[in-house]
Amino acid sequence: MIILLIIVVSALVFYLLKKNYEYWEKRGVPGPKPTWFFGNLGENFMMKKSLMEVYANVYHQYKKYPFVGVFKGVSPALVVCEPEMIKEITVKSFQHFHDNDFEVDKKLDPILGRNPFVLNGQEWKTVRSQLTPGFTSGKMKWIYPLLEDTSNQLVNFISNQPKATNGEGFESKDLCAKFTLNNVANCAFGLEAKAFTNESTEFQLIAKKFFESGIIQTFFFVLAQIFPSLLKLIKIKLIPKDIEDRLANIVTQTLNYRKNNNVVRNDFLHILSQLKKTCKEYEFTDVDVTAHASGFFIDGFETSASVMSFVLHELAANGEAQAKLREEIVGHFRDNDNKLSYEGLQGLPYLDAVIQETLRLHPPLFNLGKVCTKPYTYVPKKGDKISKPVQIEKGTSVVIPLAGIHRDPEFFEEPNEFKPERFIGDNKEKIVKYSFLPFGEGPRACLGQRFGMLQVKIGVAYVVKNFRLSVNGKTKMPLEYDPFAIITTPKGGMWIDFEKIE
Ligand code: HEM
Repeated sequence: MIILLIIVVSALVFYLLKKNYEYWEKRGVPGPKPTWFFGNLGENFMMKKSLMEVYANVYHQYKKYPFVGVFKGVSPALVVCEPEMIKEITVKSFQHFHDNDFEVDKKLDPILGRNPFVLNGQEWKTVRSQLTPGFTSGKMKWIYPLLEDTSNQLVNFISNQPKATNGEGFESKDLCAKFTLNNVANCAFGLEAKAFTNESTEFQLIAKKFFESGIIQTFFFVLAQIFPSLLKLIKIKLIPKDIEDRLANIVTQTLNYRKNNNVVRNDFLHILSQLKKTCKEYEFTDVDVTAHASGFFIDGFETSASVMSFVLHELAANGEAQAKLREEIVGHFRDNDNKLSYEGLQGLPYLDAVIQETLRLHPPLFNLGKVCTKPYTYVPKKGDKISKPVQIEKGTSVVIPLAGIHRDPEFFEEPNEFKPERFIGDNKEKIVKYSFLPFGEGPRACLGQRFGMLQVKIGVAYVVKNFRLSVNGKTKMPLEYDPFAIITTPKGGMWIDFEKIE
């Protein structure tokens, strides 16, 4: 009897899976053959390939099509290939693809659950417009002296680190994370993280714990990619309670201090505390203040550290580009009373190009995940590789494989080479729209782009002015990416030797 039951259940599962995996074929959408249960993500689940590589491979194989059908485990998903289709999804038909494909339970994760990145619908719109004033160019100008101060600390730190200068090498991401930790603590909370000292501050502890809990987060992130429905059932808390309590304490203590001492600081925390009085749409509570101040920390710290660490690595590996950049920066300091102002920093084209080229090669978010929020019909164009209209159903995941598109030789000649000149003058104008989007595009593009670029630019400028960089032998070249990392991470790190320029 039991054997019969097993046979019947297996046959049913077999039948349902087979039907499920015919989903895209029936709709006339091409795509790679899925494997059972894992769909097209088996290699990632087995830790053989990163999600970056998996989707980049799909992209390169099917890039002649506007999009291609894949399966995240058993769930159908679309991988978008054509820049025109990326525009359609992120801008023109934004109302049909409004939300990011990342669900967080707000009750379980009150801090992460309030982050604009995970908010949906009207709630996202309201919060996005509340936070936008914190990122205007006026605000960036106000923040700039704080970043100058941290940049000087960075130079002093490297100069006094025997490891950095004696040939042992200093790991680039570790170094840059100290820099960005100080910046976000100062700009969002008005506090010192003291990341360049041996003092153990609350921020250092939070950053450390955040990375430790990252292992668990990563596991559930991978699980969420392959079995999204399963994760909705299990409900996992992504930020540990201890970290949330510490962040809430910092915010409460800082706000109390400011109130009791009549301190008004024109920073992100001030904007948030004002929202408590002015928000009309809903009750803006202390939890909201903590969540958004912490959001600045969560979103701004690791992404920027990642970009800056890859920039330093690419410069260390490409001596000519490094020398050219140094010439630009040193020349600017020389011509401007040994100063680099906010406006001056915006006027350094080669610095900008070096960072853009690094973002092309190593975007921290290597795939963008969107979800269809309103049914959408794709109507083929003349000469289209898709032959009939395709109905994209509400709830379908949509993946934009940034890393794949950024290394397409059709858009970027010799795509694996580091060539900042692509982002200068006429060359920059020739870049096909929507083939380069490290910060996303459209209404949901990165809110912190200005701040992220600003801190990376100033940090790199100060380092390159003061040190000659070379790749330390501990770096595994060519770089390989960690298959399980949520944001682009090289295996074994990027080790750099610094030689002080007197
Ligand atoms: C230089 C480093 C950074 C890179 C490369 C980066 C990249 C991105 C990308 C690709 C997205 C998704 C866009 C999309 O879905 O279309 C995003 C969203 C976001 N980023 Fe960044 N980011 C960086 C730094 C920052 C910083 C410094 C902050 C804040 C302090 C920040 C805050 C956000 C927020 C709030 C969102 C969600 C926007 C929304 O859904 O409305 N990011 N970022």
